[in-house]
Amino acid sequence: MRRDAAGGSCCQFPRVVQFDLKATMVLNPVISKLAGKLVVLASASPRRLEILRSAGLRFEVVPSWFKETLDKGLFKAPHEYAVETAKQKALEVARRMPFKHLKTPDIVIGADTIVTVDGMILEKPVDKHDAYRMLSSLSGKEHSVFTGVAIVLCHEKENEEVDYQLVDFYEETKVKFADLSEDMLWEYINSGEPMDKAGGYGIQALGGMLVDTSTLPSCSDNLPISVPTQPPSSSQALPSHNSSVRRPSSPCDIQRLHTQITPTASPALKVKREDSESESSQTLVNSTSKHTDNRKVKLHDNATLPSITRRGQVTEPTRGDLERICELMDGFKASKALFTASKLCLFDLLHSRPGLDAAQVAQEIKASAKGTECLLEACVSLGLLKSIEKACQKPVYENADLATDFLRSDAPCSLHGYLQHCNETMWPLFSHLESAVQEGTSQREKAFSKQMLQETSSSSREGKLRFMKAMHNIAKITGKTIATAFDLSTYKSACDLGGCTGALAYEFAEAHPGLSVTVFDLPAVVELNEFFHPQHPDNRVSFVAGDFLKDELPKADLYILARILHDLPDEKVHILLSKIADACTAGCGLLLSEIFLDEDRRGPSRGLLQALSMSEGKQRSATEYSLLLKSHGFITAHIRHTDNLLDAMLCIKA
Ligand SMILES: C[S@@+](CC[C@H](N)C(=O)[O-])C[C@H]1O[C@@H](n2cnc3c(N)ncnc32)[C@H](O)[C@@H]1O
Repeated sequence: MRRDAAGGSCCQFPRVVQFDLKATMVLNPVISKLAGKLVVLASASPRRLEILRSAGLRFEVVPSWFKETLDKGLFKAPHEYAVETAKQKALEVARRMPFKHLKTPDIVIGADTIVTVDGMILEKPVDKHDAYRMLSSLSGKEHSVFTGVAIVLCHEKENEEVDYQLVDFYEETKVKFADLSEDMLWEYINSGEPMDKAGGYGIQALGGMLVDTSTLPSCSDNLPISVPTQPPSSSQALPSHNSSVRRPSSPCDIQRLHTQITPTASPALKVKREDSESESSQTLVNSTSKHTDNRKVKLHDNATLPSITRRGQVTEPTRGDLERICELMDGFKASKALFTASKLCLFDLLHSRPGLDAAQVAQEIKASAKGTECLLEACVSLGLLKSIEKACQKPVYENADLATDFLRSDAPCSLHGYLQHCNETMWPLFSHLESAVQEGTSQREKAFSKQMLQETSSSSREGKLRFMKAMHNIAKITGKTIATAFDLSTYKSACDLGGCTGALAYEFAEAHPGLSVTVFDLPAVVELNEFFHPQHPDNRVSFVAGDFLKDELPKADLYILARILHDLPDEKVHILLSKIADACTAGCGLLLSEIFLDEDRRGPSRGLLQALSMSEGKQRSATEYSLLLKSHGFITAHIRHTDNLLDAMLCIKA
C-alpha cells in the first residue's frame, strides 16, 4: 500500500505525509519480519499508537506502570534520562505480562519524551501554574524535544525463563517558540491540552500555534522509532528476573533489530537493509531541516485532494489513506474475481498449459473472449497471474507464484476448496450483511433458497463435501504450526473433537511419534473421510462417529478443539466443555485452536470479519478463552499467537 508513496521525496508532502513516509519506509522491511510476533506498546499515548499503526505495525497496548521518578541528577545528558525512563517502562511491561497476561511478548516498545531548555528537563506539568512556568520559560526560545525509545526483545527459554535483550536510542528535535503573550499562554493553558504533555505542549495539536512557524521543523513527530540520529546512548542488556543477560555488541538501530529478529537474514533482506539505511540518512536531513511545507498532496498534476476534517483539524488525506480506502471499497470486486477465476479452474489450466493467450483461455474455460480478457487482466493486477508480452504478439498468461502455491486445486497448500466455500456460502451470507447487523441474527434463510439451503446444509452430500474441502484446506495449511506449537511428549492418546477430514490429526501424528489420534465427528462427516486420506495414511489415526454434545467422548489424555468453540452458542460451549472436563483426569490436556482476538478487540480483522457472519457463536481473545476454560477446571499453560491463520492454547486439567 505504501510502496508508491515511499518512492517520493519527503519534502514534497505535508508533515503528516512526511511522517507516514518516514516511519513506513524504515519500518516496512521490519514489519514483515514481525508477522506472528507479539509486539507490545508500553504506552497509552494516542499519538504513539497512531504513529505505529500508520506505519502498519500490528501490536497490543499494555500501558506501563513504571512511575517517571528517576533522579534526573544522575544523568549526564537529558537524553540519557529519557532513554532510561523508556527502558524502565518497557521492562516493567515485559516482566509483568507473563504473570498478569499469561503470555510472554516477543517485543515491547517503550518511549519517553522530555523537553529541555537552559539545561532544565521539563516533563508533564502537575497543574496550570506549573504549565505556565514551563511555557513561559520556553517563550521566544529554541529548545530541544528528546524522545527516548527502548525496544525489549524477549526470548523465552526452554525452562520458561525469559531473556531480555535491549535496543535503545533517541531523537532530538529543535523547536523555537514565538514570543508568547500572557493572553495566548493562558488561552492555551485553559484549553487543557498542556496537562498530559512533556514541556506542557503538543506540537501536533493546538500547541502548534505557539511555535515560531518560520522555524518549524519539517517533521514534528519526533519519532525515533524510525531511525536513531545520534550514536546510541547505551545499548546494554539489563538484568532479567533470572539474571540471564546478553549485551548487543554494535550500535543500536533498526537495522540491528532486523538482525536480532531474523538471525539468518536472506540476501533479499540485506538489500532492504541497505535501502532503509540510505532512507535513514534522508530522514535525518528531513527531521532537522527547518521549514514548513503546506503544499497539497497531488495525485495527478491537476487533481488536488479536497481537505477533510480529522479530529477537529483540517488536514489533507495522504496518498496512503486514499489507496487504503480504495482497496477497501474495491475489496469485494477483487474477492469475486478470485472466486470466479478459481471456480473456472483458470489456475489449474495455466498450471498445466502456461503461456496461453486470452482467446485460447476463453476457449478452454468456455467463456466469452471479452470477459476472459478482463478477468485475466484483473488477475494480473492482483498479482495472481503474470502476463508476458512478446513483440507484435498478444500477451500470454501464466500463474504467479501465489497461484501456483495456493490456487491450483492439487497444490499441497491449495485453497481451492475454501474459495468455493467462500463463493457459494459466505458470499450470499455477506450480501445480507445489512440485515445481519440490523437483526443480529444469521441470514441463512434469506441468503439461500430452500433448495440451496438443502444443498449447502449438512444434509446434502455435495454441500457436506464442499464444506469438508474448505475445512481440509485450512487445516492442511495451519496444521503443522498447531501440531508443533507445544511440547506434547507426555501425551499418548489424543482425540480431535470435530476433527472433520482428519487433516489436523495426521499432522499431530506426524509431529508426535508417540501419539495416537482419534478423530471424532458427526456420522455424516466420518463416512466421507476416505476422500481426504493422505497417500500413506498413518495407522495411528482412527475415526469414530458421534455427536460431541450427546455421546460419550472417546477416552484420551489430550483433547483437541480446533475451530469449534467460536461457532457454538454459549449453552453448547458449556455442554461440550463439561463433557470434556468429565472425561479428563487431572493432568489431561486440552488444546484449543482458534483465531485469538487482540485483547483490545481491535484485530485481527480476519476474526472480527468472521464474527459478522452472525453464526450462533462468538469470537474471543486468548484471555477470554482462558477464563472460559478455567471455569471448567482447565488451567492455561501456554498460549501461541501464530502468523498461520489460527492461534493455539494448551490447558491442563487441574
Ligand atoms: C469448523 S469445522 C472444524 C474442523 C476441524 N476441527 C478443523 O479445524 O479443521 C467444525 C467441525 O465440527 C463438526 N461438528 C459440529 N458439530 C458436531 C457435533 N455435535 N459432534 C461432532 N462433531 C461436530 C463438524 O462436522 C465439522 O467437521
